Amino acid sequence: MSLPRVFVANPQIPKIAHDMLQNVATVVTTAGFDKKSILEGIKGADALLWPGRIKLDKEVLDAAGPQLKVVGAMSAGYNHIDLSELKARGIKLGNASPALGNTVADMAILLALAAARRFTEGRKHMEEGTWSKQFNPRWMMGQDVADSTIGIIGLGSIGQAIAKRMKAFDVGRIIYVGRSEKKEGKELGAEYVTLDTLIKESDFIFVAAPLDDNTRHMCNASFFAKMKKTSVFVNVSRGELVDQDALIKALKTNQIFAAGLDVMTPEPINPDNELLRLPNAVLTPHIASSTEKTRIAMAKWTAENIIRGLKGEELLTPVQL
Ligand SMILES: O=C(O)[C@H](O)CO
Repeated sequence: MSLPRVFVANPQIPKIAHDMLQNVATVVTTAGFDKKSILEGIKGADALLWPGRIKLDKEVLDAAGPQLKVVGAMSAGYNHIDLSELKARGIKLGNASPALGNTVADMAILLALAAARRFTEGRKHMEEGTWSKQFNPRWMMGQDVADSTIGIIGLGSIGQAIAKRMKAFDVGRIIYVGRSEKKEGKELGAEYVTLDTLIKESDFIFVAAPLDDNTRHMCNASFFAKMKKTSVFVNVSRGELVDQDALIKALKTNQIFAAGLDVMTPEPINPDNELLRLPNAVLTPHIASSTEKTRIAMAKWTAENIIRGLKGEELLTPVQL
């Protein structure tokens, strides 16, 4: 019997995934990042190793063929994948969020602290020579984390890792929203609240929920209007959860204190985008999971999902379709 075929949709996936998959399958890696290479290479695949950000839609699934059984998304998010098409075709999907939770949470904390302590603005003062010689105790005052209320939108692997880290900062309270109350929330001492309560009572809001039709633009003008003027907004999920024009307005008018964003719209952001000029925004180019260790862990996790899927076993982290 011939081995199943696994198609890897990015030539830069860590070798470990290749090594693991080669024990059970013939592994074919795309010749290039472009759609043409993918559509050509994917034919006859039983499984796909699918990294973030490349669209997996009907056209791609049709090119693969009806034998396709499982998709291993090498990412936490899966908004680039057409879930209803997978469901209709009986294809399983697994993601890799536990493999990157800690690393993304580290970035979320970095963004929260940097935004709270005015990193962008401070750097600008140094570059422009506007750092005054005279000591003014009120200059560049930021926001404290100790005793603050931390609001987390989405208490999955990333949200939980954020809560764990925040506890070490002696915060006052951790509250969260999500599809339902979670036992992990109780274990972390976090309180399940309504979205309205979270928006109004949090000093720091972390967005760590998946992007779907329910969460798209959930952080909009009315969301920012309800936040405290002293609050910091952090997004490490997807830019589309935020109405970015409304966020820019809230930052410009000091309706909220600051924002720390690893994700935005579009990506890559246009260098002329106003977001890049705001003194109270700290931005990173969607690199929250980008460390060597984590990329390797993500590749291993994804390969394991695929191996299980090919054997007809339950995936490590199945995505409900
Ligand atoms: O979905 C993912 O893997 C995230 O974008 C990592 O930051």
